[in-house]
Amino acid sequence: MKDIQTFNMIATEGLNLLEKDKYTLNETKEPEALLLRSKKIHDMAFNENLVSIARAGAGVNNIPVDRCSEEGIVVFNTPGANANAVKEMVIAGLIMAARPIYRGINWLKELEGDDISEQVEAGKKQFAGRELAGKTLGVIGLGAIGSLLATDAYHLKMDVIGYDPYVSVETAWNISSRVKKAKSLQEVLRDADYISIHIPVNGNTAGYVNKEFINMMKDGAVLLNFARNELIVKEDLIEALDNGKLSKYVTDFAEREFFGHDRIMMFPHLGASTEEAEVQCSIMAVNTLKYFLETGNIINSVNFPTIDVPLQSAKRITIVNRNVPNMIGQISAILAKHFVNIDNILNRSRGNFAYTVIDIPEIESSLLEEVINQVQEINGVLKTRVIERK
Ligand SMILES: NC(=O)c1ccc[n+]([C@@H]2O[C@H](COP(=O)([O-])OP(=O)(O)OC[C@H]3O[C@@H](n4cnc5c(N)ncnc54)[C@H](O)[C@@H]3O)[C@@H](O)[C@H]2O)c1
Ligand SMILES: O=C(O)[C@H](O)COP(=O)(O)O
Repeated sequence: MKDIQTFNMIATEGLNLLEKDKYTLNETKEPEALLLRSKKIHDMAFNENLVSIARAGAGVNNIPVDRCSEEGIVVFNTPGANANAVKEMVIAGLIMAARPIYRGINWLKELEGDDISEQVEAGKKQFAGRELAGKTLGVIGLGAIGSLLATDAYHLKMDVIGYDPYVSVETAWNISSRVKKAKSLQEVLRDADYISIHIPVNGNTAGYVNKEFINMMKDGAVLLNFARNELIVKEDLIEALDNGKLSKYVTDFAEREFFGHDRIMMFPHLGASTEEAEVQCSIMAVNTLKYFLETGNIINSVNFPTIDVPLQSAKRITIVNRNVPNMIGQISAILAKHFVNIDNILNRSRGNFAYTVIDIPEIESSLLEEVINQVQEINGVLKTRVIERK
């Protein structure tokens, strides 16, 4: 039995994929995997048994990914599974920034008397807006969300310019050829009436939207942030809204300092909160976890390389190790010393870390234990597992 500890609301459609004779949920203090959404776990100590963490969603800034790598824990996310939901919210944000619908609705609620239609017709002039068609949208980050947004905004008759120096070939193919590709940040900021940011927050991007960034934006532009609040230098943003450099800030991330600011529209982190996205994220996260726990194969990891090899031998040894010379030599020497035949061996690295999969025939359990103990003693080996073919 493998125990998985869950946090946040994970849709049952995914959880139901965990067979009751193989998995338990939240039953031990030493789970093999964590399954979560936005729960912050930076301060959590991880038990020795923990081999993986799956984020049912995109952003992994709530997980101490570097520490996980050091402890040999593979972290997964669910690329693209909630992208459409976020894209739809951004379009709502664009429309709400252009048309004062929300103010109009609130005004309407206050009206008294029976002559509502007369009052509406007399008062509606204060809520006239502008159209999105013909305006320029700049999209920063053309990944799962940004690429969908860029293409749909084009169909809203906006001129769209995108910026992503690291765009993957896969997403690049999905972006309409009508979306102009900017060569620099300055190029995307200079002419856009609306800027929407869709990049992950990490050591390189925290504080990405600062005074310098804002100064490159067109006067009176609108900034939309459905990515993360840590991307923004709040003081610089508030100053730009106060002095009219920016006309509005629309965000999915509430901040105490933003309350009461009439140029800021905040949503309570609802981007991924649709039935469809929650189900898709849950199913993808559970399937990814199961695949890893049952075969040792890694897909959709944010800290370890992809490895996807069919498990055809009786046993598989998986090794999380540092990416240093002679690791394979040392591991195979231990197997050779014990006359254990290797059916298949694969090692892939990603940055400072690597993952090794070794398929072997059936051997006595005492011999296997001896081999594993010796492999674990190699300097740089962080975690080992033995998986049996079912
Ligand atoms: N509001 C929500 O509920 C919600 C939901 C999903 C994702 N998000 C946030 O949105 C982010 C993006 O999600 P996604 O699914 O599109 O991720 P993604 O990984 O598919 O796309 C991110 C893109 O950003 C690009 N990028 C990275 N650094 C960049 C930089 N400095 N300049 C320009 N481009 C850069 C990458 O090349 C990639 O194409 C997530 O990391 C998460 O923080 C929020
Ligand atoms: O990064 C994400 O996927 C989003 O921020 C969604 O977060 P949630 O799963 O807590 O709604």
